[in-house]
Amino acid sequence: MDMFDRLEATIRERRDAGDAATSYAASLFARGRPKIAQKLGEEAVETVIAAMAQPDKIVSEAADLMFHLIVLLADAGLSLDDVRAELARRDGVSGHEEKAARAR
Ligand SMILES: N=c1c2ncn([C@@H]3O[C@H](COP(=O)(O)OP(=O)(O)OP(=O)(O)O)[C@@H](O)[C@H]3O)c2ncn1[C@@H]1O[C@H](COP(=O)(O)O)[C@@H](O)[C@H]1O
Repeated sequence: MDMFDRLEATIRERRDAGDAATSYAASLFARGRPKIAQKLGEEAVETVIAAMAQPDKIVSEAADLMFHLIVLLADAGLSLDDVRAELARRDGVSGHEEKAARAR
């Protein structure tokens, strides 16, 4: 199990049986999808700001972003495997090609 899978397992445990008083992930689930989505957006913006102005913070902001993305997926009943499957479906298809096919 890699780090992402272990983190996802922990997040799902917090979703199903976590205590919002002691777990940040459980507190996000308790506050609901709008709050989770808001936090994900904030972390995305913080990652962009780091990319533009503080490159030494990109990794730490990216980790915050990934954490909140996995929380959002778990809240929606989805998983990293769903994202892996979508990326596998796209594997080898150029982004330019895929976009052109949409217009046909
Ligand atoms: N990877 C993370 C992780 N990354 C970021 N964060 C938290 O995300 C929050 C983001 O910080 P902010 O300042 O933006 O948020 P905030 O001001 O506290 O919240 P708001 O008042 O804005 O809602 C911080 O509290 C971070 O500690 C994380 N919290 C938990 N994990 C992992 O999740 C596991 C379970 O955590 P708990 O649910 O807290 O037990 C941990 O063992 C870690 O492995």
